[in-house]
Amino acid sequence: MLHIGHVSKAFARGGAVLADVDLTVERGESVAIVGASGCGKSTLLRIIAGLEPPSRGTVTVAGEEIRTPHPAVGMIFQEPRLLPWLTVAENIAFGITSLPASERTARVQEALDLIGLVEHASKWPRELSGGQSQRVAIARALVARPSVILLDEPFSALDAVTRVDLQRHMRALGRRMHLTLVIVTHDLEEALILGDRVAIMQPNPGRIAKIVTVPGDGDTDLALRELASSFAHLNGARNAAILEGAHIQYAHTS
Ligand SMILES: Nc1ncnc2c1ncn2[C@@H]1O[C@H](COP(=O)(O)OP(=O)(O)OP(=O)(O)O)[C@@H](O)[C@H]1O
Repeated sequence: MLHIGHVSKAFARGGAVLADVDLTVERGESVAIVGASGCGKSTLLRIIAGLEPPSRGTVTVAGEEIRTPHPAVGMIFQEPRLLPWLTVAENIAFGITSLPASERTARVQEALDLIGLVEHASKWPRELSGGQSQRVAIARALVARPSVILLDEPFSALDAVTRVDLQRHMRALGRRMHLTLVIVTHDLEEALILGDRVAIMQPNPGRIAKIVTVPGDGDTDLALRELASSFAHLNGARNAAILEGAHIQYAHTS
């Protein structure tokens, strides 16, 4: 479904950020991307979204090259980015205004239903909790019926309970709708919950150093320890705090 073909990126100021990133993600598959701060994760996501051109290489979705933002590719950011002067339903409908009104209404209703927000449809963004706002952002991405959804640290601003709830909800939605997901996260446990595979990046310049397949079932604590160990090996001791954070969070939620 998604092919990142030998993508490199250099900015005029700052030099090479990504070097020869090559990754194929199947339809319905979910890949989490982790790596030290500054290794180019968000830049890679922006290139996949068509928001930034690669210096070399191509990104294709279902065989079609992505050069600019495309309806087949949805994006969810760390902050919900809702328009405060529109209601929940209007925010969700914002990206599909070109559709006939009846189709728009049906799609918004479907998205509200999928994400559990039906009773909040006429509320204003200021009346929502952080978790509800992020649900609206997810609904807004779903309403365009994309085949690929890119998530850039989507749940990192939420409290632990809401975060786990939304991680599980997103995972279930991805499976049910055969969505292809790419999730950038700093949280190794989140990578294991949401990813079928985890791509570990290394910096200077950013590249995929290792891809770990997440065991379907089995010892999640062991999987987390193995992922943390690979991460530490590839990204050095200065990221120990991130690993420790993931362990603490894991102990807290399991
Ligand atoms: N428009 C730009 N112009 C120049 N340099 C940029 C630009 N955008 C990003 N960079 C640089 O590219 C590098 C990678 O940034 P990016 O935000 O992709 O990393 P990241 O892995 O997502 O980091 P973090 O985990 O801290 O969010 C950084 O050194 C950053 O300064």
